[in-house]
Amino acid sequence: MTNYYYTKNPDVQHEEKNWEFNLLGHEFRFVTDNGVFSKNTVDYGSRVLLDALQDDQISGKILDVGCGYGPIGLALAKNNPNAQLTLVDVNELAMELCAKNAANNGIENVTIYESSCYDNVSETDFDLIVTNPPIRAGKQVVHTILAEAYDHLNQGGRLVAVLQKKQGAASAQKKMTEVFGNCEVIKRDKGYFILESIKED
Ligand SMILES: C[S@@+](CC[C@H](N)C(=O)[O-])C[C@H]1O[C@@H](n2cnc3c(N)ncnc32)[C@H](O)[C@@H]1O
Repeated sequence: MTNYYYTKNPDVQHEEKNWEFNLLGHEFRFVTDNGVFSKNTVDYGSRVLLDALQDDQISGKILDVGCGYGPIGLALAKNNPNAQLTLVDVNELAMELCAKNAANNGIENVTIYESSCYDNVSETDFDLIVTNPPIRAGKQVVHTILAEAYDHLNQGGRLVAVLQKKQGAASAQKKMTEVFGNCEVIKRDKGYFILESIKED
């Protein structure tokens, strides 16, 4: 098994890669490495999630859980300069790359730190939580990320998650409905489902 992207300290031969990618109309330079998810290009699911949020102007607090090298959270930070982003991941190599990517792209409205699920996240007043969850870490981790989002959102805040139909979208939708009492599919593209739940007042 060569893909350790969901572990705390991936034991890999380092091979940094630098590449450019346009997200939400902004040109990014990313550095990635072996041992992080989707190191060669931005994951299609992450792009579909960002497309679903492209027209929203968000000025509050946003959390990206399982941020990897940062494409979702950093694109939202760039596109919503008045928002305050928090990016967390269990993979320390991903955290280092994410911090470099924030600096290299001149993004300052972000806080980046290590956390497994919400273990180190004490704030409970996010307006938006986004996640492309770690399917390979197992259903329990994925469902913890989805379910515990509720406790970290403001009233009226929302959770937006991307899942593939063939990798648990239906069970994720069921879990989100159980916890939030609602869950809508707000976008579908090539088997990727964007699920949204709102913490209702
Ligand atoms: C599908 S990848 C998405 C990465 C990134 N958001 C992107 O769009 O490329 C899922 C991420 O979740 C992270 N992860 C795995 N287990 C985790 C956990 N228990 N808590 C937080 N993040 C975790 C992985 O390290 C990986 O970076």
